[in-house]
Amino acid sequence: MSADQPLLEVENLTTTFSTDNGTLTAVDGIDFSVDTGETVCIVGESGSGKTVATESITRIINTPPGEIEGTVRYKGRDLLSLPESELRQIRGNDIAHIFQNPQEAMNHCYTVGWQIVEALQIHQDVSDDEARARAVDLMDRVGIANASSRFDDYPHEFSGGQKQRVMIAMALVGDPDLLIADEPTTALDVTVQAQILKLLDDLQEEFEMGILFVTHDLGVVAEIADRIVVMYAGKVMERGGVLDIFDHPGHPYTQQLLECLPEFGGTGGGISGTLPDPYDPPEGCRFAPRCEYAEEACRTGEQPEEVEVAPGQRVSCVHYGPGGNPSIVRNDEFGPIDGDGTAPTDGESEVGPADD
Ligand SMILES: Nc1ncnc2c1ncn2[C@@H]1O[C@H](COP(=O)(O)OP(=O)(O)OP(=O)(O)O)[C@@H](O)[C@H]1O
Ligand code: NI
Repeated sequence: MSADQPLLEVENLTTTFSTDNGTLTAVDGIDFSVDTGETVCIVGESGSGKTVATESITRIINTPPGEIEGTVRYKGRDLLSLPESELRQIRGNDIAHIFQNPQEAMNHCYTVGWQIVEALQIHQDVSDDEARARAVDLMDRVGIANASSRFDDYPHEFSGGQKQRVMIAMALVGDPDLLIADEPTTALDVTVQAQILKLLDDLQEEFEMGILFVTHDLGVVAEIADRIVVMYAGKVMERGGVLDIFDHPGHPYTQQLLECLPEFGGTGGGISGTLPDPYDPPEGCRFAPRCEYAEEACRTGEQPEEVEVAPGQRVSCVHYGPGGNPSIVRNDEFGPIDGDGTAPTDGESEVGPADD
């Protein structure tokens, strides 16, 4: 892997499902990347395609009914063209997943310790004694107190937060370089959630992992993200560094998500309206039917090309594109783009003042 190559590079990823009602497009031609040691958060409302996008990376979704197209390069290797046997080597060893509900992912009939041992022995040829010692060590590292005496306890003897810690221990058995975490703290209460996020942060440094984190909770994003990818109805609406997105969100969808947060005077509830029908998405910008700034140009053609509005921050919105006027969608609640009230221009696109 060369120094400037991302750890994970996803290009034009499209995932569809054949169902009795026709073909549903869950993820529609999206790009994103994760660098070594960084945390990228995919955010968006329920049904946006976050889970399908991340589960397409290691093809853990069933195909059929799913069909995955595009390119997924991990350390330069195209995962989507690998045979299942090679992909199995990568899952768990190089790329590990953790999920929202540790309850479902565990086997209730076996002790927690042996489940970690089993995960270890799937990937590595180690003796029972050695595997047991390493499992205890991993339990210790993920913050299970008295790990060696908890080894023989069953899942029901662990709290929700402890179960998620065990799942994280199981994810670490293969010393992964990329951890994909899908709403890992959503089922936990706020205090435990904060502890698990702190744990992931510590482990990221210790294991030098890239983390791809899926959440609908922008509060969580603020805690852990380096970069954010905002998804809506299978498309990327906006992306950028966490500080930029929180300070000066460009897309009306991102702005509305942020305005729901208590820090911005919101109630913590969702934004009004519902996602479009994934069997028959609208033309133009996917968000246009719910967007107060939508004009005719927003309702025709494809999802707008992403426009860079600040270094590393790109927005897919007609108002930032050629001939558009970003001041229409700028919002006094947030800071001006680029600090001086203007979006950078590249000489070709006619991006006007970003804020006034
Ligand atoms: N196996 C499947 N068969 C058919 N449709 C599916 C399947 N899995 C997901 N979908 C559909 O794909 C779309 C995206 O779902 P996905 O689970 O990725 O959303 P999400 O952003 O992760 O939402 P949430 O926040 O609720 O987890 C939804 O319309 C969903 O119903
Ligand atoms: Ni999901």
